[in-house]
Amino acid sequence: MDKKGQKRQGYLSWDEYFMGVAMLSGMRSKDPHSQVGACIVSEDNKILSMGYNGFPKGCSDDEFPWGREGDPLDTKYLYVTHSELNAILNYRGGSLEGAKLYVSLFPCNECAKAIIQAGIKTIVYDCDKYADTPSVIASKKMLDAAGVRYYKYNRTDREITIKV
Ligand SMILES: O=c1ccn([C@H]2C[C@H](O)[C@@H](COP(=O)(O)O)O2)c(=O)[nH]1
Ligand SMILES: [Zn+2]
Repeated sequence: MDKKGQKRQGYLSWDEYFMGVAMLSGMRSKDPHSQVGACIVSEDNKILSMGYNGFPKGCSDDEFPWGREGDPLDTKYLYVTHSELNAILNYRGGSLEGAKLYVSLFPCNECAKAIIQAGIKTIVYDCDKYADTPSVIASKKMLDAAGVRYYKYNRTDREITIKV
């Protein structure tokens, strides 16, 4: 059949688009072990905000520690702002009530609290590598109690290459 006058095939689905944006955002992270990206989307599929894991403003990426082990004060964990929280805090438009969150790593318990309190109602996540940790178990308990829906992103085989 003649395809003239018909729409292009093979375009990105909404989930591919928003998870792709979340992953692109994660590529800004300086964390050498886990780069996490988040993208918040309105109920009518408009991008509202983005974030990635990194140190707060004024806390130099070259001076604060990126290590994972040893004295807690010498690891990243006490200092890094998580991608989801950054995306929530980056939003300048008012309410996030009813919004969706696309995130490359399942949110921890602290992010779950912020997500619930911000009114986000749906989470689409990619990796859940810390599923067995108390943090993620607690996160799921709170999300379930608060009626926040979450589902795993269905990876497609699509490779997105962008030359910049
Ligand atoms: O909800 C979350 C949980 C973690 N992160 C960030 C925080 C850290 O920068 C990394 C995790 O580091 P590991 O070396 O894998 O322990 O991920 C986040 O952004 N959101
Ligand atoms: Zn978190």
